Amino acid sequence: MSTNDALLEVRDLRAGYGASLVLDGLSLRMGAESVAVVGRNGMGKTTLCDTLVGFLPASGGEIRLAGRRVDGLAPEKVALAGIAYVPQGRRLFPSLTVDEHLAMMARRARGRRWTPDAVYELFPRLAERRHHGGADLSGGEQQMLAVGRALLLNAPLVVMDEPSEGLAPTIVDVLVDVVGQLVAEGVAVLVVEQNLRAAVRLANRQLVMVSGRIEAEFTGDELLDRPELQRRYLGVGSAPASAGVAAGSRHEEGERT
Ligand SMILES: Nc1ncnc2c1ncn2[C@@H]1O[C@H](COP(=O)(O)OP(=O)(O)OP(=O)(O)O)[C@@H](O)[C@H]1O
Repeated sequence: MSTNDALLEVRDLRAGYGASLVLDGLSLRMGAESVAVVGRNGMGKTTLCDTLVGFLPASGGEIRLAGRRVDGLAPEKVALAGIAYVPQGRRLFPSLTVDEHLAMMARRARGRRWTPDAVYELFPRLAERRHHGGADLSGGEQQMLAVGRALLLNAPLVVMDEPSEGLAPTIVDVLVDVVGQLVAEGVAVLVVEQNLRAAVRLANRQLVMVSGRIEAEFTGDELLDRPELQRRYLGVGSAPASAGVAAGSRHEEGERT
């Protein structure tokens, strides 16, 4: 891909917390495709997501979306510039209903493709729960709402932080379908995943993060077929990836659909 056709281009990005630098010269580029960022716990994946969307200021380097600098913008401006975010832990409002969550985002949105009705069509289960509060939703329903809310921005890029976390396999299937549909419609999806099996289903390009940088890139098949890569880059032990092993330790908190 040439510089000109990169939708997202991140160059030499630095960011961290106080004196502690977590992203340390991170670079990546992607077009209208799905790309996964995988890596052990604590390598900086969430920090990357938070920096891309403006929650955390970059202390160096640059982030360009379709050629336009977006680093240094407030999160609201980054969203309007075209980066939607599905944060880890979903960050929903316990007292707002599903309808209210979607209406709140729809007011800010500009595009036409994704409306609350289109989100309900995509996730019929959410339509059934539309008058329920965020706190009453199961983990899977919360994740659908977090994804639906992000889609309402009609942004060219959606960043998802650990979207499969805590989801039952059937809900992960739905997520895989949704990401496939988005890419088919020309939307780029950057997904951070702790779970290798989910990551390879969500994206073919697998970027491996080590100590705040993208250190290597593999295809999903390469990672699945080579246990030594899993051990080296993901800290995966003896269990085969096909058994649904998480590329880290914190994952297995049970299914919450
Ligand atoms: N709010 C914070 N303040 C200080 N340090 C933080 C903060 N959030 C994360 N860190 C540190 O930054 C480093 C990277 O964390 P980050 O959450 O980005 O990693 P990660 O790859 O997403 O890992 P995990 O999957 O465990 O969340 C870790 O050393 C972490 O302890």
